[in-house]
Amino acid sequence: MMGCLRFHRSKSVWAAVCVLVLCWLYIFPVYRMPNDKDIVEEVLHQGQTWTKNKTGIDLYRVRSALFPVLVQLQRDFILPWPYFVTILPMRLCDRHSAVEKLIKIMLQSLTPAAALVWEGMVLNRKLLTECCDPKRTFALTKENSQIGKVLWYDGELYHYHTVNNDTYPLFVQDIPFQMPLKKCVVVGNGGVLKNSRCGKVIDQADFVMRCNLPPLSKEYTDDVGRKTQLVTANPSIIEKSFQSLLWSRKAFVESMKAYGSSYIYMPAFSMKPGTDLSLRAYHALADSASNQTVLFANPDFLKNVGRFWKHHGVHGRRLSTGLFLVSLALGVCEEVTAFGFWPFALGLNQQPVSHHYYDNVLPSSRFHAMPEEFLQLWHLHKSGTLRLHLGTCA
Ligand SMILES: CC(=O)N[C@H]1[C@H]([C@H](O)[C@H](O)CO)O[C@](OP(=O)(O)OC[C@H]2O[C@@H](n3ccc(N)nc3=O)[C@H](O)[C@@H]2O)(C(=O)O)C[C@@H]1O
Repeated sequence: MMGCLRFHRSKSVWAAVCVLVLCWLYIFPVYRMPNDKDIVEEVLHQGQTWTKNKTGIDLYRVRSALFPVLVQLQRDFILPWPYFVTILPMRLCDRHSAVEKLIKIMLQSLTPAAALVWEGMVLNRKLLTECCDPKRTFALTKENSQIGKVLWYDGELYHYHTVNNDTYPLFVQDIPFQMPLKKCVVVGNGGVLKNSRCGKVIDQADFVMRCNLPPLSKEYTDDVGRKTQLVTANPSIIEKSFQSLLWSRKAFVESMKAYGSSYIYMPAFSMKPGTDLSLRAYHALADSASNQTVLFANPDFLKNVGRFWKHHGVHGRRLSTGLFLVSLALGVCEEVTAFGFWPFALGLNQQPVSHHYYDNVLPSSRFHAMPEEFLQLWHLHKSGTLRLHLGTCA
């Protein structure tokens, strides 16, 4: 009799555990990265339609706007639910993400569109509040990095640089943009831009950001435009294309003329070998009386943006330059459109597409997780926070 009772009791315990596990998996499903074909199909299915979600964009800029909404949603949706659905999962894991996921599930059962907007809002709020404060911190300035400040390299474990009499004078006085910038475009280097004829549209933006000193010669401008207000320069480019500026600076200074009077954004304090290369690039431009301004990326900003996206499922060792720039743009611009982000071998017409619009040198998959990054950009596109332009501009 006792044995039978124990058997029944253990059976119901197991049943309860199973129900709990199923609930858990429903709320926190195991993540599976869709393959390239699924992504192409989803993009084709959604098409190029896009509805701007002003709230989503504003939330990057107006911190206070979201909190009343969040509090209201929590009050209306979370509190009336029983303890084991709301508080328990929160106790067991990160409280905020549990609340956010629950709200999303509830919204999803009401209207999928609302769930999407919610997801975008959550991403935005986190980017703004938990993370990075791009407006004040994206570049090293005399205001935010005084002599003696220790800069920990964001791409190294134990290296740091203490701002000193040699480096401090190279920093701009303060963040030089007139913020908020109005319409911004971030141009990735993806092969989707080839034959896109998007140059005109890109050049109509108020502020254009580009990655890694990309070629802007005549053969490409119809597709990618010419206008550049900010361009990043990986120190590796100085090393590989300009022999570390050890012999001649002329070719470098000449090639930089393609970017007009733009800001040159360099991650000088990300990897140790990049520091000297970046400082050399700075001096080469300064000595040639160039009208360009070198901005050194703030390693704390890069680290925080990297952490933020890691929490959202981007697992590469390092974010790609493009995602750093998009994160920056969302913090400093009223409207953001991204071109040239398509890290897949097949285009939207299901035909092979080269990796870059100018060559087919593939990225190092040891460092970056570009397809995962693309999914995040796609989420932001779907939630109306930024516009991801993938097709042609005919
Ligand atoms: C071989 C290699 O190291 N390639 C790296 C190159 C290389 O260092 C520079 O081009 C300089 O030569 O730089 C990277 O990237 P890259 O310069 O190729 O591209 C800039 C940004 O565009 C987006 N992109 C690019 C190609 C593509 N098919 N789809 C895309 O979405 C990405 O967001 C990307 O960041 C980099 O810095 O991120 C990352 C690449 O891994």
